[in-house]
Amino acid sequence: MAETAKSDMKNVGIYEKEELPRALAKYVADLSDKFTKEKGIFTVVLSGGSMIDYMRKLVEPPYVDSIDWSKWHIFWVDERVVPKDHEDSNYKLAYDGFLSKVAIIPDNVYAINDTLSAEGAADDYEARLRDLVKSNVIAVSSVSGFPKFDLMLLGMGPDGHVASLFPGHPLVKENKKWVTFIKDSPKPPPERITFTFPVINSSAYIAMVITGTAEANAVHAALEGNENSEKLPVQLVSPEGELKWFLDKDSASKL
Ligand SMILES: O=C(O)[C@H](O)[C@@H](O)[C@H](O)[C@H](O)COP(=O)(O)O
Repeated sequence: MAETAKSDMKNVGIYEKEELPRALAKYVADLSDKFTKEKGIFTVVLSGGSMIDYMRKLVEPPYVDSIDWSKWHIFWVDERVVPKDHEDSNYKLAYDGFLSKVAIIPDNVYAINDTLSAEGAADDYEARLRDLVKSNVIAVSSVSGFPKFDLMLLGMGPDGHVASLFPGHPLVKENKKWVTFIKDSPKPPPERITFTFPVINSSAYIAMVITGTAEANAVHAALEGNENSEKLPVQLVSPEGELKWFLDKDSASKL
């Protein structure tokens, strides 16, 4: 455990409240440049929760003008099964706080089909990902065979959940599907679709953005281990590529 903890700590940034959005914006903008130059496409996966607010510096100068937004393709690691104009919609959250303020091409924004059931929406989202793999918009991991997104922006709840993968829930172990659904989410609303761990862990880059005292125990478990109990979902985040932590002083207070 000690070794894991040490190697993880190299990629842990602990920031003052105002510094975190600045550091995150620079990180995302640098990756946008890299992937735009390398392959002319940048696939970005968003979360719900407070993540969108932490992306606020990206919609301001210099980034709003320097990023080539036309190369961005936007996905959601999880989405609540509600209409797109509902207060609980992660799409609405991202649209209001981010997507409506930058020049991302509307066709490159992959929201869920909000006319379907949870199961139908998960199947439909997976089918669309498969089409985008065929058309070479989304890469595939040569290691896992699962889709390989360029950047995933993940949040974490106080219980250590990421995406809609909650502690002790069987979905944590799903290893075949790309996208699945949950009807009994402990965090409301109960019906959601979510990427599975094999997809999350095939990512080229993951930014884990975590703030607040309520998250401090789970952050401690993730970075310094809790060998006596079952692993929390956040402890299962282990991408092929790079994992970078963006913490505030509160969430890092038990490290
Ligand atoms: O739809 C959601 O609820 C999420 O995508 C979820 O995984 C979120 O990222 C965490 O619960 C952290 O939420 P906060 O950033 O608000 O703590």
